[in-house]
Amino acid sequence: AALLAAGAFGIAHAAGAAGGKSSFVAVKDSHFERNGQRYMVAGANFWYGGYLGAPSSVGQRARLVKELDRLKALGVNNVRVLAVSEQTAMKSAVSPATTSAPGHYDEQLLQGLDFLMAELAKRDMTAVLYLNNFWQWSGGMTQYLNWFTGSPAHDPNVSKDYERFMAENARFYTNARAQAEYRNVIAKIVQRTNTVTKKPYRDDPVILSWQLANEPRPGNAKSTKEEKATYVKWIADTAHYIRSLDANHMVSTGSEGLAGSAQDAQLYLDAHRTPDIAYLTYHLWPANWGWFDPKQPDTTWAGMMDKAQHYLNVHVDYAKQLGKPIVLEEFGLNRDGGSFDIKASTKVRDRFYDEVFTTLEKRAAAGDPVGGWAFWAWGGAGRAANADYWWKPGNDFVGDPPQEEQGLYSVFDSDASSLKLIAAHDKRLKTIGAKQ
Ligand SMILES: O=C1NC[C@H](CO)[C@@H](O)[C@@H]1O
Repeated sequence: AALLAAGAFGIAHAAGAAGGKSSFVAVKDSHFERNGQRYMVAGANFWYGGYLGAPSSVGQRARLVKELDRLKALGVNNVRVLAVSEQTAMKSAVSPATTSAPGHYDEQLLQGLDFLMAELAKRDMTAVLYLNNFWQWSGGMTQYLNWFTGSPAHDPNVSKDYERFMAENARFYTNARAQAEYRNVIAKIVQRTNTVTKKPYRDDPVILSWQLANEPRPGNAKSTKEEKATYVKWIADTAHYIRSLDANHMVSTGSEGLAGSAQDAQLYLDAHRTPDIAYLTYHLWPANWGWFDPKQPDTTWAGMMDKAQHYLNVHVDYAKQLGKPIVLEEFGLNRDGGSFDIKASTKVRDRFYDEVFTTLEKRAAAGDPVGGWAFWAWGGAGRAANADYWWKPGNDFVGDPPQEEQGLYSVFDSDASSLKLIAAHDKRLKTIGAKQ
Protein backbone atom coordinates (compact mmCIF):
# COMPACT_ATOMS: atom_id res chain seq x y z
CA ALA A 1 0.00 0.00 0.00
CA ALA A 2 2.86 2.39 0.89
CA LEU A 3 4.50 1.74 -2.49
CA LEU A 4 1.20 2.38 -4.24
CA ALA A 5 0.68 5.57 -2.22
CA ALA A 6 4.22 6.75 -2.96
CA GLY A 7 3.68 5.98 -6.62
CA ALA A 8 0.40 7.83 -6.68
CA PHE A 9 1.94 10.76 -4.83
CA GLY A 10 4.79 10.76 -7.32
CA ILE A 11 2.39 10.89 -10.26
CA ALA A 12 0.29 13.61 -8.65
CA HIS A 13 3.39 15.58 -7.81
CA ALA A 14 4.81 15.14 -11.29
CA ALA A 15 1.48 16.20 -12.76
CA GLY A 16 1.64 19.25 -10.52
CA ALA A 17 5.17 19.98 -11.60
CA ALA A 18 4.20 19.70 -15.26
CA GLY A 19 1.33 22.11 -14.62
CA GLY A 20 -1.19 19.29 -14.69
CA LYS A 21 -4.16 18.96 -12.35
CA SER A 22 -2.62 20.83 -9.38
CA SER A 23 -4.93 21.98 -6.65
CA PHE A 24 -5.52 25.62 -5.90
CA VAL A 25 -3.36 27.44 -3.40
CA ALA A 26 -5.42 27.85 -0.25
CA VAL A 27 -4.93 28.80 3.39
CA LYS A 28 -4.60 26.11 6.05
CA ASP A 29 -3.70 27.01 9.65
CA SER A 30 -2.47 30.48 8.64
CA HIS A 31 -0.13 29.15 5.95
CA PHE A 32 -0.50 28.51 2.20
CA GLU A 33 -1.02 24.95 1.07
CA ARG A 34 -1.07 23.41 -2.42
CA ASN A 35 -1.37 19.75 -3.34
CA GLY A 36 -1.44 18.98 0.38
CA GLN A 37 1.97 20.59 0.91
CA ARG A 38 3.15 23.92 2.38
CA TYR A 39 3.43 26.54 -0.40
CA MET A 40 5.75 29.52 -0.02
CA VAL A 41 5.48 32.42 -2.48
CA ALA A 42 8.95 33.08 -3.93
CA GLY A 43 7.68 35.76 -6.24
CA ALA A 44 8.64 38.53 -8.62
CA ASN A 45 6.69 41.60 -9.68
CA PHE A 46 6.15 41.40 -13.44
CA TRP A 47 3.41 43.98 -14.06
CA TYR A 48 3.75 43.79 -17.88
CA GLY A 49 3.62 40.00 -18.23
CA GLY A 50 0.19 40.18 -19.91
CA TYR A 51 1.39 42.87 -22.29
CA LEU A 52 4.30 40.70 -23.47
CA GLY A 53 1.83 37.84 -24.04
CA ALA A 54 -0.39 39.84 -26.44
CA PRO A 55 -0.57 38.55 -30.04
CA SER A 56 -0.67 42.17 -31.23
CA SER A 57 2.03 44.76 -31.84
CA VAL A 58 2.63 45.44 -28.14
CA GLY A 59 3.19 41.71 -27.52
CA GLN A 60 6.64 40.09 -27.40
CA ARG A 61 5.87 36.43 -26.82
CA ALA A 62 9.41 35.21 -27.50
CA ARG A 63 10.68 37.60 -24.81
CA LEU A 64 7.93 36.50 -22.41
CA VAL A 65 8.94 32.84 -22.78
CA LYS A 66 12.59 33.72 -22.13
CA GLU A 67 11.73 35.86 -19.08
CA LEU A 68 9.62 33.10 -17.54
CA ASP A 69 12.42 30.57 -18.15
CA ARG A 70 14.89 32.93 -16.42
CA LEU A 71 12.56 33.45 -13.48
CA LYS A 72 11.87 29.73 -13.17
CA ALA A 73 15.61 29.02 -13.24
CA LEU A 74 16.05 31.48 -10.37
CA GLY A 75 13.54 29.48 -8.34
CA VAL A 76 10.80 32.09 -8.68
CA ASN A 77 7.43 30.32 -8.47
CA ASN A 78 5.03 33.28 -8.65
CA VAL A 79 4.57 36.51 -10.57
CA ARG A 80 2.44 39.52 -9.60
CA VAL A 81 0.81 40.97 -12.71
CA LEU A 82 -1.41 43.88 -13.80
CA ALA A 83 -4.51 42.13 -15.19
CA VAL A 84 -6.23 45.18 -16.65
CA SER A 85 -5.40 48.81 -17.50
CA GLU A 86 -7.52 51.85 -18.39
CA GLN A 87 -6.81 54.16 -21.34
CA THR A 88 -5.99 57.62 -20.02
CA ALA A 89 -4.64 60.99 -21.10
CA MET A 90 -2.30 61.01 -18.09
CA LYS A 91 1.28 61.40 -19.26
CA SER A 92 2.98 58.69 -17.22
CA ALA A 93 0.60 55.81 -17.93
CA VAL A 94 0.95 52.73 -20.11
CA SER A 95 -0.67 52.65 -23.54
CA PRO A 96 -2.46 50.86 -25.08
CA ALA A 97 -4.80 49.86 -22.26
CA THR A 98 -7.27 47.00 -21.83
CA THR A 99 -10.30 49.25 -21.27
CA SER A 100 -10.31 51.90 -23.98
CA ALA A 101 -13.61 53.25 -22.61
CA PRO A 102 -16.31 51.84 -20.30
CA GLY A 103 -17.61 48.64 -21.88
CA HIS A 104 -14.92 48.52 -24.55
CA TYR A 105 -12.07 46.09 -23.96
CA ASP A 106 -8.98 45.23 -25.99
CA GLU A 107 -9.28 41.51 -26.72
CA GLN A 108 -5.62 41.43 -27.78
CA LEU A 109 -4.44 42.44 -24.30
CA LEU A 110 -6.85 39.98 -22.69
CA GLN A 111 -5.39 37.29 -24.94
CA GLY A 112 -2.00 38.42 -23.65
CA LEU A 113 -3.10 37.47 -20.18
CA ASP A 114 -4.35 34.14 -21.55
CA PHE A 115 -0.96 33.41 -23.09
CA LEU A 116 0.85 34.37 -19.89
CA MET A 117 -1.36 32.06 -17.83
CA ALA A 118 -0.75 29.20 -20.27
CA GLU A 119 3.03 29.71 -20.07
CA LEU A 120 2.93 29.88 -16.26
CA ALA A 121 1.02 26.59 -16.13
CA LYS A 122 3.75 24.91 -18.20
CA ARG A 123 6.30 26.01 -15.57
CA ASP A 124 4.13 25.21 -12.55
CA MET A 125 4.20 28.88 -11.58
CA THR A 126 1.35 30.89 -10.06
CA ALA A 127 0.12 34.46 -10.53
CA VAL A 128 -1.39 37.23 -8.43
CA LEU A 129 -3.60 39.27 -10.77
CA TYR A 130 -4.49 42.82 -9.71
CA LEU A 131 -7.70 44.22 -11.16
CA ASN A 132 -7.19 47.97 -10.68
CA ASN A 133 -4.60 50.51 -9.59
CA PHE A 134 -4.67 53.29 -7.01
CA TRP A 135 -1.83 54.95 -8.96
CA GLN A 136 -1.91 56.60 -12.36
CA TRP A 137 0.52 54.37 -14.33
CA SER A 138 -2.23 52.13 -15.72
CA GLY A 139 -5.12 54.63 -15.63
CA GLY A 140 -6.62 53.05 -12.55
CA MET A 141 -9.13 54.59 -10.18
CA THR A 142 -8.31 58.11 -11.40
CA GLN A 143 -9.40 57.16 -14.91
CA TYR A 144 -12.63 55.57 -13.69
CA LEU A 145 -13.44 58.88 -11.97
CA ASN A 146 -12.60 60.82 -15.10
CA TRP A 147 -15.03 58.66 -17.08
CA PHE A 148 -17.87 58.88 -14.60
CA THR A 149 -17.50 62.29 -12.97
CA GLY A 150 -15.61 64.19 -15.64
CA SER A 151 -12.98 65.07 -13.05
CA PRO A 152 -9.65 65.81 -14.72
CA ALA A 153 -7.31 62.81 -14.65
CA HIS A 154 -4.42 64.85 -13.32
CA ASP A 155 -1.10 63.04 -13.28
CA PRO A 156 0.66 63.58 -9.93
CA ASN A 157 3.97 63.34 -11.75
CA VAL A 158 2.89 66.57 -13.46
CA SER A 159 0.94 68.26 -10.64
CA LYS A 160 3.44 67.07 -7.99
CA ASP A 161 0.42 67.08 -5.68
CA TYR A 162 0.20 63.48 -4.44
CA GLU A 163 -1.83 64.40 -1.33
CA ARG A 164 -4.59 65.86 -3.53
CA PHE A 165 -4.35 62.95 -5.97
CA MET A 166 -4.84 60.41 -3.17
CA ALA A 167 -7.67 62.34 -1.53
CA GLU A 168 -9.53 62.62 -4.84
CA ASN A 169 -9.03 58.93 -5.67
CA ALA A 170 -10.91 57.96 -2.50
CA ARG A 171 -14.10 59.04 -4.31
CA PHE A 172 -13.77 55.92 -6.46
CA TYR A 173 -15.03 53.72 -3.62
CA THR A 174 -18.40 55.47 -3.39
CA ASN A 175 -19.03 56.33 -7.04
CA ALA A 176 -21.80 53.91 -8.06
CA ARG A 177 -21.16 54.09 -11.82
CA ALA A 178 -17.41 53.64 -11.39
CA GLN A 179 -18.03 50.64 -9.13
CA ALA A 180 -20.48 49.16 -11.64
CA GLU A 181 -17.93 49.38 -14.47
CA TYR A 182 -15.16 48.05 -12.18
CA ARG A 183 -17.38 45.06 -11.37
CA ASN A 184 -18.14 44.57 -15.07
CA VAL A 185 -14.40 44.30 -15.67
CA ILE A 186 -13.96 41.94 -12.71
CA ALA A 187 -16.75 39.70 -14.02
CA LYS A 188 -15.33 39.80 -17.55
CA ILE A 189 -11.91 38.59 -16.38
CA VAL A 190 -12.88 36.25 -13.54
CA GLN A 191 -15.46 34.54 -15.75
CA ARG A 192 -13.21 34.50 -18.83
CA THR A 193 -12.24 31.31 -20.61
CA ASN A 194 -8.59 31.27 -21.56
CA THR A 195 -8.40 31.36 -25.37
CA VAL A 196 -5.08 29.48 -25.33
CA THR A 197 -5.79 26.70 -22.82
CA LYS A 198 -9.60 26.77 -23.23
CA LYS A 199 -9.71 26.61 -19.43
CA PRO A 200 -11.99 28.98 -17.51
CA TYR A 201 -9.94 31.30 -15.27
CA ARG A 202 -12.19 30.24 -12.43
CA ASP A 203 -10.85 26.67 -12.76
CA ASP A 204 -7.22 27.57 -13.27
CA PRO A 205 -4.89 26.68 -10.34
CA VAL A 206 -2.23 28.99 -11.83
CA ILE A 207 -4.08 31.90 -10.23
CA LEU A 208 -2.92 32.27 -6.63
CA SER A 209 -5.26 35.18 -5.92
CA TRP A 210 -7.42 37.87 -7.45
CA GLN A 211 -6.20 41.19 -6.08
CA LEU A 212 -8.58 44.14 -5.68
CA ALA A 213 -6.04 46.72 -6.86
CA ASN A 214 -2.40 47.70 -6.74
CA GLU A 215 -1.85 49.59 -3.47
CA PRO A 216 -5.44 50.70 -2.73
CA ARG A 217 -5.41 53.45 -0.06
CA PRO A 218 -8.37 54.91 1.92
CA GLY A 219 -7.35 58.38 0.71
CA ASN A 220 -4.36 60.42 1.88
CA ALA A 221 -2.66 60.63 5.27
CA LYS A 222 -5.56 62.72 6.59
CA SER A 223 -8.24 60.13 5.72
CA THR A 224 -11.35 60.70 7.83
CA LYS A 225 -13.14 58.09 9.95
CA GLU A 226 -15.85 57.94 7.29
CA GLU A 227 -13.33 57.45 4.46
CA LYS A 228 -11.68 54.64 6.44
CA ALA A 229 -15.04 52.95 7.03
CA THR A 230 -15.87 53.31 3.32
CA TYR A 231 -12.53 51.72 2.41
CA VAL A 232 -13.04 48.75 4.72
CA LYS A 233 -16.57 48.24 3.34
CA TRP A 234 -15.34 48.50 -0.26
CA ILE A 235 -12.74 45.81 0.42
CA ALA A 236 -15.24 43.47 2.08
CA ASP A 237 -17.97 44.02 -0.55
CA THR A 238 -15.65 43.67 -3.54
CA ALA A 239 -13.90 40.60 -2.12
CA HIS A 240 -17.31 39.05 -1.46
CA TYR A 241 -18.39 39.84 -5.02
CA ILE A 242 -15.31 38.13 -6.47
CA ARG A 243 -15.83 35.10 -4.24
CA SER A 244 -19.46 34.94 -5.45
CA LEU A 245 -18.12 34.57 -9.01
CA ASP A 246 -15.21 32.27 -8.14
CA ALA A 247 -15.13 30.19 -4.96
CA ASN A 248 -11.93 28.43 -6.03
CA HIS A 249 -9.45 31.28 -5.68
CA MET A 250 -8.24 33.44 -2.82
CA VAL A 251 -8.77 37.20 -2.86
CA SER A 252 -6.19 39.72 -1.59
CA THR A 253 -6.23 43.48 -1.15
CA GLY A 254 -2.91 44.69 -2.59
CA SER A 255 -2.42 46.84 0.51
CA GLU A 256 1.00 48.29 1.34
CA GLY A 257 0.35 47.83 5.06
CA LEU A 258 0.48 50.77 7.47
CA ALA A 259 2.03 53.06 4.85
CA GLY A 260 -1.07 52.57 2.73
CA SER A 261 -3.47 52.66 5.68
CA ALA A 262 -2.85 56.21 6.95
CA GLN A 263 -0.51 54.60 9.55
CA ASP A 264 -3.64 53.26 11.25
CA ALA A 265 -3.10 49.68 12.50
CA GLN A 266 -6.78 49.24 13.37
CA LEU A 267 -7.72 50.18 9.80
CA TYR A 268 -5.18 47.72 8.36
CA LEU A 269 -6.49 44.93 10.59
CA ASP A 270 -10.13 45.74 9.86
CA ALA A 271 -9.40 45.81 6.12
CA HIS A 272 -8.05 42.24 6.30
CA ARG A 273 -10.52 40.76 8.79
CA THR A 274 -13.27 39.74 6.35
CA PRO A 275 -13.16 35.99 5.61
CA ASP A 276 -13.31 36.86 1.91
CA ILE A 277 -9.76 38.25 2.14
CA ALA A 278 -7.62 35.13 2.49
CA TYR A 279 -4.28 36.67 3.39
CA LEU A 280 -2.57 39.96 4.18
CA THR A 281 -0.27 41.87 1.87
CA TYR A 282 2.27 44.60 2.55
CA HIS A 283 4.97 46.48 0.66
CA LEU A 284 8.29 48.02 1.77
CA TRP A 285 9.60 51.21 0.11
CA PRO A 286 12.36 52.88 2.19
CA ALA A 287 13.40 55.42 -0.47
CA ASN A 288 9.81 56.33 -1.45
CA TRP A 289 8.91 56.82 2.21
CA GLY A 290 11.90 59.04 2.95
CA TRP A 291 13.69 56.52 5.18
CA PHE A 292 16.69 56.23 2.86
CA ASP A 293 18.65 58.55 0.60
CA PRO A 294 20.51 56.60 -2.11
CA LYS A 295 22.89 59.52 -2.44
CA GLN A 296 23.70 59.38 1.31
CA PRO A 297 23.77 55.62 1.94
CA ASP A 298 26.27 55.71 4.82
CA THR A 299 24.32 58.20 6.89
CA THR A 300 20.85 56.87 6.15
CA TRP A 301 21.35 53.08 6.04
CA ALA A 302 21.20 52.35 9.79
CA GLY A 303 18.05 54.37 10.45
CA MET A 304 16.41 52.92 7.38
CA MET A 305 17.20 49.34 8.34
CA ASP A 306 15.80 49.88 11.84
CA LYS A 307 12.52 51.14 10.37
CA ALA A 308 12.47 48.39 7.75
CA GLN A 309 13.05 45.62 10.31
CA HIS A 310 10.27 47.03 12.45
CA TYR A 311 7.94 47.27 9.46
CA LEU A 312 8.68 43.71 8.41
CA ASN A 313 8.14 42.28 11.88
CA VAL A 314 5.13 44.28 12.99
CA HIS A 315 3.17 43.21 9.91
CA VAL A 316 3.97 39.53 10.50
CA ASP A 317 2.63 40.13 14.01
CA TYR A 318 -0.60 41.59 12.55
CA ALA A 319 -0.96 38.46 10.42
CA LYS A 320 -0.52 36.31 13.54
CA GLN A 321 -3.25 38.34 15.21
CA LEU A 322 -5.65 37.60 12.33
CA GLY A 323 -4.50 34.01 11.89
CA LYS A 324 -3.83 34.51 8.17
CA PRO A 325 -0.68 34.31 6.04
CA ILE A 326 1.04 37.52 4.96
CA VAL A 327 3.02 38.19 1.78
CA LEU A 328 5.57 40.97 1.36
CA GLU A 329 4.55 41.39 -2.27
CA GLU A 330 6.64 44.43 -3.11
CA PHE A 331 10.00 45.70 -1.86
CA GLY A 332 12.85 47.49 -3.57
CA LEU A 333 15.71 49.95 -3.39
CA ASN A 334 17.66 52.10 -5.83
CA ARG A 335 20.81 51.16 -7.68
CA ASP A 336 23.96 52.56 -6.05
CA GLY A 337 23.97 56.33 -5.87
CA GLY A 338 20.36 56.40 -7.05
CA SER A 339 21.50 55.78 -10.63
CA PHE A 340 19.03 54.58 -13.28
CA ASP A 341 21.90 53.29 -15.43
CA ILE A 342 21.93 49.51 -15.84
CA LYS A 343 25.73 49.67 -15.61
CA ALA A 344 25.50 51.09 -12.07
CA SER A 345 26.32 48.63 -9.28
CA THR A 346 23.70 47.33 -6.84
CA LYS A 347 25.72 46.76 -3.66
CA VAL A 348 23.38 48.63 -1.33
CA ARG A 349 20.27 47.08 -2.90
CA ASP A 350 21.76 43.61 -2.58
CA ARG A 351 22.46 44.24 1.10
CA PHE A 352 18.88 45.47 1.57
CA TYR A 353 17.42 42.44 -0.22
CA ASP A 354 19.60 40.14 1.88
CA GLU A 355 18.40 41.72 5.14
CA VAL A 356 14.74 41.57 4.04
CA PHE A 357 14.98 37.94 2.95
CA THR A 358 16.86 36.94 6.10
CA THR A 359 14.38 38.67 8.41
CA LEU A 360 11.43 36.90 6.80
CA GLU A 361 13.24 33.55 6.75
CA LYS A 362 13.79 33.84 10.49
CA ARG A 363 10.09 34.50 11.10
CA ALA A 364 9.10 31.68 8.74
CA ALA A 365 11.48 29.23 10.45
CA ALA A 366 9.85 30.17 13.78
CA GLY A 367 6.51 29.02 12.32
CA ASP A 368 5.10 32.53 11.90
CA PRO A 369 2.55 33.06 9.09
CA VAL A 370 5.06 34.25 6.46
CA GLY A 371 3.46 33.34 3.13
CA GLY A 372 6.42 34.56 1.11
CA TRP A 373 7.58 37.54 -0.86
CA ALA A 374 7.82 39.14 -4.32
CA PHE A 375 10.62 41.60 -5.14
CA TRP A 376 9.85 44.73 -7.19
CA ALA A 377 10.52 44.24 -10.00
CA TRP A 378 11.71 42.01 -12.82
CA GLY A 379 13.24 44.04 -15.66
CA GLY A 380 14.89 41.01 -17.28
CA ALA A 381 16.05 41.69 -20.82
CA GLY A 382 14.15 44.99 -21.00
CA ARG A 383 16.25 48.11 -21.45
CA ALA A 384 15.57 51.83 -20.99
CA ALA A 385 15.11 53.36 -24.42
CA ASN A 386 15.60 57.08 -23.79
CA ALA A 387 18.41 59.23 -22.41
CA ASP A 388 15.99 60.67 -19.81
CA TYR A 389 14.97 57.13 -18.75
CA TRP A 390 11.24 57.88 -19.25
CA TRP A 391 9.02 55.34 -20.99
CA LYS A 392 7.21 56.09 -24.27
CA PRO A 393 4.68 53.86 -26.09
CA GLY A 394 6.58 51.29 -28.13
CA ASN A 395 9.58 51.18 -25.77
CA ASP A 396 10.61 48.00 -23.94
CA PHE A 397 8.74 47.21 -20.78
CA VAL A 398 10.93 46.95 -17.68
CA GLY A 399 10.13 46.40 -13.98
CA ASP A 400 9.50 50.11 -13.47
CA PRO A 401 6.08 51.16 -14.80
CA PRO A 402 5.77 54.31 -16.95
CA GLN A 403 5.42 56.63 -13.95
CA GLU A 404 9.01 56.07 -12.92
CA GLU A 405 12.42 56.16 -14.53
CA GLN A 406 13.14 52.94 -16.38
CA GLY A 407 15.88 51.56 -14.17
CA LEU A 408 14.81 53.02 -10.83
CA TYR A 409 14.08 49.70 -9.07
CA SER A 410 14.22 47.11 -11.87
CA VAL A 411 16.26 43.93 -11.45
CA PHE A 412 17.72 43.26 -14.89
CA ASP A 413 19.01 39.96 -16.27
CA SER A 414 22.52 41.49 -16.13
CA ASP A 415 22.35 42.20 -12.38
CA ALA A 416 24.29 39.01 -11.56
CA SER A 417 24.81 39.66 -7.84
CA SER A 418 21.09 40.34 -7.36
CA LEU A 419 20.06 37.23 -9.28
CA LYS A 420 22.41 35.08 -7.19
CA LEU A 421 20.95 36.49 -3.98
CA ILE A 422 17.34 36.02 -5.09
CA ALA A 423 18.01 32.44 -6.16
CA ALA A 424 19.70 31.54 -2.88
CA HIS A 425 16.93 33.01 -0.73
CA ASP A 426 14.09 31.63 -2.84
CA LYS A 427 15.62 28.20 -2.32
CA ARG A 428 16.04 28.77 1.42
CA LEU A 429 12.48 30.01 1.82
CA LYS A 430 11.05 26.94 0.11
CA THR A 431 13.31 24.67 2.17
CA ILE A 432 12.03 26.28 5.37
CA GLY A 433 8.45 25.78 4.18
CA ALA A 434 9.06 22.15 3.29
CA LYS A 435 10.41 21.42 6.78
CA GLN A 436 7.29 22.65 8.55
O1 LIG B 1 2.92 49.61 -6.67
C1 LIG B 1 3.92 50.31 -6.69
N1 LIG B 1 4.65 50.48 -5.58
C2 LIG B 1 5.93 51.09 -5.54
C3 LIG B 1 6.57 51.03 -6.90
C4 LIG B 1 7.94 51.70 -6.86
O2 LIG B 1 7.85 53.02 -6.47
C5 LIG B 1 5.64 51.69 -7.90
O3 LIG B 1 6.20 51.66 -9.18
C6 LIG B 1 4.29 50.98 -7.95
O4 LIG B 1 3.26 51.89 -8.23
